Amino acid sequence: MTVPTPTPPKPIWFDTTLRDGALMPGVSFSIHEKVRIASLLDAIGVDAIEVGYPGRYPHDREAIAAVAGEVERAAVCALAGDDRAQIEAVAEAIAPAKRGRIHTYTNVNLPDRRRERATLDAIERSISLARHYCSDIQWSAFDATRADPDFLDRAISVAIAAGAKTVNLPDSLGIATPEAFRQFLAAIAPRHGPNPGAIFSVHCHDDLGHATDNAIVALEMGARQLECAIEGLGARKGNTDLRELVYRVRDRFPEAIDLNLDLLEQTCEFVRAIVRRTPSRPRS
Ligand SMILES: CC(C)C(=O)C(=O)O
Repeated sequence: MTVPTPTPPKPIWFDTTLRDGALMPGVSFSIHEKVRIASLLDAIGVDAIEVGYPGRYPHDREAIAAVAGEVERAAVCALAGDDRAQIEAVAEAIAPAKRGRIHTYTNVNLPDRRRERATLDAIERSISLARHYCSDIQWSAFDATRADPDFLDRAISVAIAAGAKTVNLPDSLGIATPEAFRQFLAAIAPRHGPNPGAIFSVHCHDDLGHATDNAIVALEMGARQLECAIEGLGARKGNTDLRELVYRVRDRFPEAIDLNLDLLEQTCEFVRAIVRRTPSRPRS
C-alpha cells in the first residue's frame, strides 16, 4: 500500500527570467520586452519577478524602474551584492513598485575559516541596510551546496535575525544531484525548527540537468519559494524551467497550482520568439 504524499502548501513562484535568464549567452531583452514579460508574469499569478542586477549592470536601472511602475500585484525584485552601493542601487530602482523586494546575496563557500566572522558581519550589515529601504528582503547564500554546513547554518541564523523574510539556498553551479540536494536540505531544516522565521527558497542551476528535479525535491522537503525562468533561461545551462516545473507540480499536486496556464503558454511563446531572434553575444 502506498501512503499518499500530503499536498505541500501552494508554492511561492519567483521568476528570474529578466535577471539570471538574461545572463544566458545570446539572450537580451529590450526595456519594452521586459515590461511586457513582467506584466504577463504578473497576470499569470507569479508572486515575485526579478528584473535585474543594477549594481553590476547599471543599464538595468531603467528597466527595473519601468517594470516597477507597471506591475500591479507581484513583488518586483532586483539583485544586489552585500555592499552599500549595490543595495542602494536596487532600493532606488524598485522605488516605484507597489510591492518591492531587495534581494541581496553573500558567498558562503569560503576558502578559509578566517573569513567567517567578516562574512557574518557583512550579512548582518547588508540586510539591516536593505531593511532601512524595504520590508521585503530576500537573502541568498551563494554557493550554499558547497558551503561548510555549520557555517551555512550560522549564516542563515544571522540573516533571519537581521530581518531576511526569505532565505534562498541556491545550487549556484548546478552540481547537486537530486539525492545530494535532498540530503543537503534535510541537514538544514531541522536546525531551524518548524517556524524558522523566514521562508526557505531554492534556486537550481541546470549544469547537470537536475534543476527541475531538484526544485521538486525542495518542495517535498518544505521549501516554499521556487525560483525559475521561462524556457529555463539562465547563466551557463540555465535555471529551473518555469513551465516544466509548474506542470510537474500540477501532476503531483493539482490543488497547489492556481496560475493562469493559458497565459503561461502564450508568455513562453513570446519569450521563445525573442530568444530565437537575439543575435549571439555574451553580456558585457
Ligand atoms: C544570487 C543567486 C541566487 C544566484 O544567482 C546563484 O546562486 O546562482
